[in-house]
Amino acid sequence: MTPFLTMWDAESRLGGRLVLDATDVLVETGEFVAVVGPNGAGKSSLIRAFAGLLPVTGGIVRLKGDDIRTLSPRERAERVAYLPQERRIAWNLPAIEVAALGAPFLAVEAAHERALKALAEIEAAHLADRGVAEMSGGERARVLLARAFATNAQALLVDEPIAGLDPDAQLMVLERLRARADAGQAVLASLHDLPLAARFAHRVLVMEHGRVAADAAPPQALTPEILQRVFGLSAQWIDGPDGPLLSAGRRHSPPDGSTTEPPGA
Ligand SMILES: Nc1ncnc2c1ncn2[C@@H]1O[C@H](COP(=O)(O)OP(=O)(O)OP(=O)(O)O)[C@@H](O)[C@H]1O
Repeated sequence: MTPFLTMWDAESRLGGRLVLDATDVLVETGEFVAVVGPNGAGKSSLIRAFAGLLPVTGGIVRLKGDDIRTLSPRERAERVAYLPQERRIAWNLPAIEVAALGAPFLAVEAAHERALKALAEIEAAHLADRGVAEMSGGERARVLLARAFATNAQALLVDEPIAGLDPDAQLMVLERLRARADAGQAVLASLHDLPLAARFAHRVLVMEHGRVAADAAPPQALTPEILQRVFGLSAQWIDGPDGPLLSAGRRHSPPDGSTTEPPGA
């Protein structure tokens, strides 16, 4: 495995606020890394920085060893595919046309072939000819994931890839992402579901206020101490038949340190 996505001491601000703060991240080829953290922790910012959509004002972001600022849009597109958190599609195109947008450098026929293969990979081939404006939110989410898969880029940057999907589709998508990593891609995915992150990712990166609070294999990253400090959860892991299960309750005090008494206390 070789480092593919690297970020050293990165700093970035949005609206005057530090959204990346001395952030170090490394994702190797063949790795599925899950980014977790509370709302606003900086997960999307991290992913957008690797997609070249959020400039860093300090530190450096590299794709396959090259400073992202030195790469042309085409070179970036060959190295990373990006699934945005926003699932809006402006035009009512058939799904196959939307998925084919992931392969803009191919001739139409080859792009359609790639798009169909990507749709089939996430069990959405039956949607190929349907207009995306006439789809459910979860169906549209699958089409956008197929667009990212159709790129054949060396790394996948996917922001909440299972948001809005039914439970079976969530497992299927995570299986596919893991399979792509095992086949040699570098996969960086933001997830809110901690048990699924622990089950499918090789490594979990916990973000808190733009900083990396933990970066390790799932059991070492998602410790009861981290779950309490970062997420405000009183939690422990239990061995389940299909992987780790999280038994969690609210701590009755938000993670910012202020205290809230439980009702009736
Ligand atoms: N366009 C923007 N302008 C100003 N601040 C922004 C903008 N987008 C995001 N932020 C702020 O940047 C911080 C990080 O946001 P980011 O979207 O990276 O968090 P996140 O961890 O992905 O959150 P979520 O789980 O809610 O998607 C938050 O404090 C957010 O309010």
